[in-house]
Amino acid sequence: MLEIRGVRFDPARPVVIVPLTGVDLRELTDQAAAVRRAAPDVVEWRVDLAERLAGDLRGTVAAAHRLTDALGGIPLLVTVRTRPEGGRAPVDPDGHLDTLRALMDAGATDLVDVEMLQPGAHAAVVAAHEAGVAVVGSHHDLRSTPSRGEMVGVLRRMAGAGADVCKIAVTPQDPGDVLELLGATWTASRELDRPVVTVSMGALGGVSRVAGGVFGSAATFASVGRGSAPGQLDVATVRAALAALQPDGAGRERPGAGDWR
Ligand SMILES: O=C1C[C@@](O)(C(=O)O)C[C@@H](O)[C@@H]1O
Repeated sequence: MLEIRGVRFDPARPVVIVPLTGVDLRELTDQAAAVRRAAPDVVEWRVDLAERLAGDLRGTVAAAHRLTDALGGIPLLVTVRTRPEGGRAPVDPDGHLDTLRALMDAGATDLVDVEMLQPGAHAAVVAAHEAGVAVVGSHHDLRSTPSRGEMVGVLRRMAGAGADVCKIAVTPQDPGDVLELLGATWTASRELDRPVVTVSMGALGGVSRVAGGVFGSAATFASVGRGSAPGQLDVATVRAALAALQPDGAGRERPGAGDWR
């Protein structure tokens, strides 16, 4: 079972991850104070949204240290989301990697998000593991939901490429697509020897953000203030739903949910 500073990626008790979406250090530190009060399990810094730090590697590393202090020990996940995957960063394999590498080398993060289908993914995974940082492999489909088999295949390839957590976020057109995503979650979480995180985005996909753990998703993203993706629910709503749906770690008895390391 993957454990980062005491936080276990266990679908029976999904990890609640809250993104920081500020555009500059001031907004980010204000948001970090509010997020800390909400006490999520992990905080994601969406570096691509910090437009006023763009291109400033030193400032970005300094900001990561400030945020780590402000969060008082809550593990940090750093994400530089590219435009084709729903973020603001241009696809620039070296630039993308430079930012991640600077943050990892400075010991400024516990986890990094690596878009596994982008150029430079392999180098990022190697660099992260050299730096002792866990990799959340990711893929986002902003328009549609691939078939269950295709999504399982994407998650399987992420695991094969060295991601420590395999994450997919897709966009449903109808409730059947949400079922497809939940089905892929159930299949992949039993097959793979590492945590799977899945999201069906938008209003239609909300059920996946609260019930994903039942089907094997080890984490869910929730907002404090401004969210980072369509359909994200606020942290209080997600916590209340998790308490109702998985009161005693429901899902713990799932076959194949054993240790992965
Ligand atoms: O990959 C994800 C999931 C997400 O897109 C969501 O839908 O909640 C939010 C992003 O910030 C994060 O990096």
